[in-house]
Amino acid sequence: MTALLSIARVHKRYGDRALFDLRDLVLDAASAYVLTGVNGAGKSTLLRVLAGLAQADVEGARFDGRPVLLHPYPKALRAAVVYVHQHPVMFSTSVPANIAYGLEARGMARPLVRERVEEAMAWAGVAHLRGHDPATLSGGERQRVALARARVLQPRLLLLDEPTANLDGAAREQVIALIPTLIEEGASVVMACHDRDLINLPSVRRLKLRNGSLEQR
Ligand SMILES: Nc1ncnc2c1ncn2[C@@H]1O[C@H](COP(=O)(O)OP(=O)(O)OP(=O)(O)O)[C@@H](O)[C@H]1O
Repeated sequence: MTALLSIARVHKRYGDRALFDLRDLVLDAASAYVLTGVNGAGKSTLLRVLAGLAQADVEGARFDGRPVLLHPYPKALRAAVVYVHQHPVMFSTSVPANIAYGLEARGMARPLVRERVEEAMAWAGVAHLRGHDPATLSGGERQRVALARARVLQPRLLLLDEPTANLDGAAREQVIALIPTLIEEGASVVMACHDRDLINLPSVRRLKLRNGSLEQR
């Protein structure tokens, strides 16, 4: 296995409270992980540190074999790492515009953006929502639009923060059904979650935050 992201040490504290101090965190290329741990263990914080959205003391980080800093967060990581929030925020434009946003920000040509967005909406099963006001989407619809918005960016590392939290029934199953295709497409995926069905997906490895340390299985 080739390491996509490796960190010799990542230490996070809030004020004088140490949240975690992790050694030898290695995320392999094209591999999927669930990140578990009790409420407050620091799962979201760790994902946010990896995404450059929160600061921590980081020693010896390498991405694709090259040394990197996580603060300031480098362009190469910004292009390669996508974080999906537990409660994704939607711009009040339209569903396709939300999915297109990151591609347009990267300067992709309009026809190609349109093509990618159509394909992503079909993948996520949200094409029928194209005319809906994003503010009116249900939790499950919103999560699927957020996954489509992340997937069009073709991330090397996708960080999903409790993608099925607060979902049940069909909405939860529809989100779970999308995850294996993301993994098969070759991205590395880390999902913070408590959801047994995600934890038990085939070929998903386990990372557990416990008492400020990481157990890898
Ligand atoms: N900005 C912040 N300032 C101070 N403390 C924070 C901040 N963000 C998170 N925390 C604290 O850090 C701890 C870890 O929070 P985090 O959200 O990372 O945990 P989690 O494992 O994702 O929990 P959950 O399973 O409930 O989502 C919690 O005690 C939380 O209150």
